Amino acid sequence: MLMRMLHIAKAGFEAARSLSAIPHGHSFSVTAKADLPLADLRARLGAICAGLDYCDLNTRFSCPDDLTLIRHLASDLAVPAALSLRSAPGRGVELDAEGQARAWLKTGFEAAHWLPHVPEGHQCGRLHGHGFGVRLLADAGLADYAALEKAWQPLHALLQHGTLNRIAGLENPTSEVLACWLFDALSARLPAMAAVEVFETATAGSRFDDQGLRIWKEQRFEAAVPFDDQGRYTGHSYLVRLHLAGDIDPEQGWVRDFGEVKALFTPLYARLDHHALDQLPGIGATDCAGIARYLATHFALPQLVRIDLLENDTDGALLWLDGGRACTR
Ligand SMILES: Nc1nc2c(c(=O)[nH]1)N=C([C@H](O)[C@H](O)COP(=O)(O)OP(=O)(O)OP(=O)(O)O)CN2
Repeated sequence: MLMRMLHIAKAGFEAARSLSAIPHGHSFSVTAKADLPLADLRARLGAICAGLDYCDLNTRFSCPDDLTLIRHLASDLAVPAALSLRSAPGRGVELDAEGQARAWLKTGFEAAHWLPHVPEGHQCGRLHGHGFGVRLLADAGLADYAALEKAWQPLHALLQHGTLNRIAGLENPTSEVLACWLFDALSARLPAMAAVEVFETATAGSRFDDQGLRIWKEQRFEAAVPFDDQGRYTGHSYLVRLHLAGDIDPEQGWVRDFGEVKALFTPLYARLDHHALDQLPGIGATDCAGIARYLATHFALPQLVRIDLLENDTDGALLWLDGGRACTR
């Protein structure tokens, strides 16, 4: 099986800047995905962010906007990487390894729905609701946060506190249908739209972009791993995120049921949760990359394209199973 592994790590810095008249401060946070060992990536990213910590960004850059900052961070990292910079709650920019930048806005709405085509007895066939999270991404050269916000407002007004099934085009409001529908509706207002992500629950969602549809389902497990060569152990609350890509099944309106993905993963989950991972038969390394590889060799689904294995909320390994397609997103 072709695989491509990247590590992901996060760091931050506190800094002041003035983009208009009023100087103000930010808690910036930066995520990097790169083909570096996790400890190296953490150390490099931490050092680069430390260089900007408690600094007046206007003394360092003539225009310290988010795009300038993320390009500076990418150049200082000095290895091909995909970066995401969050400059304020709910907004930031991403830069992929090819240098393409996207502005993003994280927003959401609260609404009711049911899924009319699920099998008899399925929990999602009942009227229920969610606080849906939505992340909108647009070409940063053509659109900024204000343009994203302006395009989003009429849709928010339509969706907020509504029953999605009553809206034309959302008669079967799965995450996947919603992501595609939002992408179409937003693109009509903002041609620079690049992607829409829908966070239906805290553990599941979908993304639509120029590569098509991808869904994810997450689970956490608690496990011990060797810490040093003295025989000591440590432990982590791991997060495993399974990504599936494919077309919408015309009958159900989804790529694959989140619940089914979780159920299929359950036997492997049972081997991980509340265990010492070095005792798993056949496991090699017990760092995040080693655990991700173990999962890939013990869990097969035709639509599975990526496995994220994080040892905390931010740091870990991302394993692509299709030889690197979509390797930076
Ligand atoms: N591919 C899809 N599968 C499912 C969708 C969907 O939109 N696309 N929607 C649902 C339900 O609406 C449900 O509310 C969310 O599903 P699920 O992740 O199974 O929800 P749980 O809260 O039970 O998940 P936990 O694992 O307990 O977090 C179903 N499937």
